Amino acid sequence: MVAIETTGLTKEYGDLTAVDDLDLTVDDGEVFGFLGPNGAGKSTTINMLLDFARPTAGSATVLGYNAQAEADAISPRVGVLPEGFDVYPRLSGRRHIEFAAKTKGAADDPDEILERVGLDPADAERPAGDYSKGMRQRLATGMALVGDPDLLIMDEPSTGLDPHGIREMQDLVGREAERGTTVFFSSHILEHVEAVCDRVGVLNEGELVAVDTIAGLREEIGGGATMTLTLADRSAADARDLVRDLSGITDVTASGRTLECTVTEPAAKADVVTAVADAGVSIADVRIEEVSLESLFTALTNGDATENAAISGAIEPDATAVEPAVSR
Ligand SMILES: Nc1ncnc2c1ncn2[C@@H]1O[C@H](COP(=O)(O)OP(=O)(O)OP(=O)(O)O)[C@@H](O)[C@H]1O
Repeated sequence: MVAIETTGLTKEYGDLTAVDDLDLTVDDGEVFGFLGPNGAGKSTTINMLLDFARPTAGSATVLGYNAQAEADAISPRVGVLPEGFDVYPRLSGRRHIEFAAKTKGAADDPDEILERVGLDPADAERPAGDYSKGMRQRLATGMALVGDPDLLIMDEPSTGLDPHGIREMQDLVGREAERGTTVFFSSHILEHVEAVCDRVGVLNEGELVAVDTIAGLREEIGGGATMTLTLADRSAADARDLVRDLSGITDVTASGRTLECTVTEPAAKADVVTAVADAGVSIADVRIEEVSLESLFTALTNGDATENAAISGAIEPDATAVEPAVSR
């Protein structure tokens, strides 16, 4: 089954086209990364999937239901971690989960949810206003998980988290995916989605500019990995001819004992090592540098990623988009 499908989905705000003719399919059980620089239209798309915003044109289905006409059938089966969610400061973590369960009419055990998101029982009794950013995100995710949703929508869940918090968030997404939940994970930081996503869609200025696996995107952009061999006791110029004609290898250069080449097919790395070693040339070291994710993202979004990464909090979303995680 298809979890999310949009057809020509478009949202205009006056002269501004926030989402432009979006055709996107997310399969059931998939972890899908929805990437784009700030202002690309990610939240607007999510708001239309949740019927917080109405499309100007086009349509969307979520879990097989029309996102606008059948929103009531969708909401009980979707868990949402909205961008900019904040806690009710005086309520304990546990009370947040209980509140979410009551609102959704779900019979979840709050302790089980708290354990799943890694909030320990003592912390669960404390007022959530005292929580760190990472704990708030875990709590908000716990609220989104109430009712065992088939689809989890996370809008910029890694915002403001330190590297440890980001890893925790990624682990949590991985665990939910293992339970069979489809995860739609929006982010403006490619590295944050790479570890967990099966596929990514890249949005730029409202338009979908790529949909693929990260490996597929790397291949599409070209360039490949750079492989550097340091030879133990021979000039690299002697070894250059050994690898120059191998399939999947380009741009072979030799300097001193360093042989450098570009690898366009992953399997060619082993061929390089084998060709050099079989000729009796000892290798002292091998280094491989993949195409940087940042450069990949910048290439896809025409440089806007770097520029926009420095800008934060400039978006005025629909007022309804900052509802607590429980409401949908
Ligand atoms: N309610 C609104 N009224 C007018 N313009 C809006 C509204 N909501 C969003 N926009 C505009 O639509 C564009 C897309 O915004 P959106 O919030 O969807 O981007 P985003 O990709 O989610 O960005 P971010 O990563 O910063 O959350 C932006 O130019 C934004 O200013």
